[in-house]
Amino acid sequence: AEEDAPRWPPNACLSGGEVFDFIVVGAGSAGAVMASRLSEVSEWRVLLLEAGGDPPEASRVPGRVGELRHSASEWGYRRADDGVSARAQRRAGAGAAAGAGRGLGGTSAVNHMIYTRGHPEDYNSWERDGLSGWSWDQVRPYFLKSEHLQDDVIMNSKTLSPHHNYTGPMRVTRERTSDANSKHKVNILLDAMNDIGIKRIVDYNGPDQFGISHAYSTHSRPRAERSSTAQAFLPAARANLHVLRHTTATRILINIYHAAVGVEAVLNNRTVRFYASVEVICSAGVYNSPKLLLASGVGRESELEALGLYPVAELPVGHLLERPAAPLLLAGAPSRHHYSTYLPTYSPDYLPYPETIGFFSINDHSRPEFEIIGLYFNQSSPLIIPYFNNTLCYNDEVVFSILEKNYEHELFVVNIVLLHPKSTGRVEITGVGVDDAPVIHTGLFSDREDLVTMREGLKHMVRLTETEYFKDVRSEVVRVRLPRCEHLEFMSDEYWECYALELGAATGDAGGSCGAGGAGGAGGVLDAALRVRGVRRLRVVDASALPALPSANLNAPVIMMAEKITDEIKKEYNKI
Ligand SMILES: Cc1cc2nc3c(=O)[nH]c(=O)nc-3n(C[C@H](O)[C@H](O)[C@H](O)COP(=O)(O)OP(=O)(O)OC[C@H]3O[C@@H](n4cnc5c(N)ncnc54)[C@H](O)[C@@H]3O)c2cc1C
Repeated sequence: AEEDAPRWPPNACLSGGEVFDFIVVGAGSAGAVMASRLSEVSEWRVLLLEAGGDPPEASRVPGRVGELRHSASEWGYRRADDGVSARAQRRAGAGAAAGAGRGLGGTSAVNHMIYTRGHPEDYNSWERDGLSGWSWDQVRPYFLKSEHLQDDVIMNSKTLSPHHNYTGPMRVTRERTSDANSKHKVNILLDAMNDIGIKRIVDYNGPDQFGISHAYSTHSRPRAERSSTAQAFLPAARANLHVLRHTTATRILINIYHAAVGVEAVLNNRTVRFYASVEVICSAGVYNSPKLLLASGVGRESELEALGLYPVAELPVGHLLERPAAPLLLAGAPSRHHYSTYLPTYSPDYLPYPETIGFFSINDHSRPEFEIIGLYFNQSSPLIIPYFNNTLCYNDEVVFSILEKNYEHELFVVNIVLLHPKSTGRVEITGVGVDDAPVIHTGLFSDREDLVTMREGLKHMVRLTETEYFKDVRSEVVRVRLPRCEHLEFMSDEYWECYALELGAATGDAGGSCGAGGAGGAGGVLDAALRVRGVRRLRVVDASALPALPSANLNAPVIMMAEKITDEIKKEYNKI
């Protein structure tokens, strides 16, 4: 019966011209939360516009990122080829895929489901840089508000329990593989990390983020079903919440008094208009929110002029914060069992999934410099292609060399993420039509300091080979086939820099393209309440609004922002 119950809200029946109190554009991590929380006020009529449809069935199952990435639930954007980074990701000259979910739940319906909040210092620095109201103490309740942690160990721990909530709408759990060998090897990896100074902890979302533990993810248990924001926040029906799918907003309507009054959108190949009497909220994501603002005359004047658009507010829209990640591969024990290992346990539905997450620093200890995402692959694992080819999109040479090694050895994969790169990128718009894709310049490694930091992070991880288990099995760093690095001495500084440029790719945790004021160099497009400067009744609430990247994957921080802003709107109108 549960399977038959309506999973998603019905589609609104609208033809254009209707008036609402709020219009939210985009039903992703932020938009679904905004629409859901605003429509808790029964007298507010809320319209949620979404370019895509319902999330596909595959999105319910953890670990299927590789296949979702190439489906209709993705915008299919590509990053501009910068000739510098992600060189081993390119295929036939095309830039690397830039992930962006399309449909209810947005990117939360297609992402890796890692649940991280970041470090208090991230948010305290926003506050210090002029974003009043965003200190850790002020944002923490909003992380908790959305969380529904399903984990007895944490719940029963006096010290850890207060850092979590057990009644919010979004299921969160600590991932643990059910496969006995993988379980054992994940424990070995956690202990080895401890031995190289990255302490083994239980809860990086608890009192101290530094250290490594089992990964937290946004899915339920015991049945592992993804908790996207669509699944968690969008009620199957609510009379005052109108959800319109397959409707792409093309412009925010801004009147001569610089107030947002509605949205123009394409519905069934027809241009229609909807009106908002209170506010328009733009939650179209890191690549589409800047496009919508520019299409509405908000942006740099030179860019607007080039597009033939009338300028409404001159603001630095399009600044992009992205971060690189590069995997280090360690070959572990050659197994005597070989394929027979899979006979009792192999399940075709079990897919590669981050088992461990950690945070560490080499230089700056005020907050983490690196995130570690650890995975384990059995020998001759059927998951190598789904992970390295479909998900990380590496070229055939890279994938074949990994397959070759994995044919005889188990593999430990440690993705090293540079959390706070100095390099910045840009989102550019070449046209404002529905099919005009934004041009995404990641800017990865354009500041040399990032390359040096990444190199040092990789070298730090190599120390794992000196720990007990890895020494016992004579573990070695896998020499992935990278023709451009082959002339360099293996594991020299030059080699690691070359390696980082080849394999270091943007993680998808992109933000800042309509950044809130003052902080982190992201821009000042928005004020501390995420209102667009110079335009009334218009906010941007999504990853693009981030003033700087926190030490976290962005889903939970973006949801936190939406929780906080809806609370503030309700307070402003005396609804709580
Ligand atoms: C491949 C990948 C893996 C990731 N893994 C993780 C992870 O494991 N953990 C984590 O915390 N973070 C992860 N992230 C990052 C995180 O998921 C995103 O930062 C976050 O979901 C962004 O939320 P958002 O609200 O800004 O945008 P989105 O969730 O992308 O929502 C934007 C929505 O707006 C819609 N839209 C866009 N334009 C229009 C328009 N013109 N009209 C109508 N609708 C429109 C889109 O279809 C979409 O539904 C990952 C990102 C990627 C790309």
